[in-house]
Amino acid sequence: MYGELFSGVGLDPKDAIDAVFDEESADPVILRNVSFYSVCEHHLLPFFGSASLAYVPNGRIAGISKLARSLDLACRRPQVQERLTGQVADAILTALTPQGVAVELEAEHLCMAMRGIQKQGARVVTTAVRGEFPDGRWDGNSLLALLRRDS
Ligand SMILES: Nc1nc2c(ncn2[C@@H]2O[C@H](COP(=O)(O)OP(=O)(O)OP(=O)(O)O)[C@@H](O)[C@H]2O)c(=O)[nH]1
Repeated sequence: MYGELFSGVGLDPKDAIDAVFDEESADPVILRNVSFYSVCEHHLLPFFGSASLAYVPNGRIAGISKLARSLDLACRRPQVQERLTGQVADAILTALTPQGVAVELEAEHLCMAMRGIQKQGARVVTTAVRGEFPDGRWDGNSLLALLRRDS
């Protein structure tokens, strides 16, 4: 079982983005409400929730499932939520060289719920924004706002 939970150790989340298509669109692509499960490296207890990802293409788009595959690969390591968020953003940035990318994760950590401080239902929200947004139509804040619009 631990082999499965930690199967992302030694792998690169960008390599999961292995379907990339040339496409001239420069309009944002958003993938919302992607469930994820990872394991906190301090207590080896799960944290889990949903992820939303958005990027502004720069000549290339990803096969949409590959973004979720990249997230899953990064989840399958001992993690902290902040690092996980940044690793997914970096993977998209490296694989697609988009104009920019934003990632937001919202999760409950069992190390805070079932032991220790015992705060059930507390949600941790982390964001990561990468890229230069060269055409000026979007920036990190506007991409994050778009990402959150329906949530
Ligand atoms: N960007 C984008 N990707 C799409 C769309 N429709 C399908 N895809 C993606 O196209 C990709 C095709 O990749 P393949 O590896 O050939 O397909 P697959 O083996 O079914 O991939 P998985 O779904 O990851 O199992 C997948 O990532 C699909 O999710 C779309 O409208 N836009």
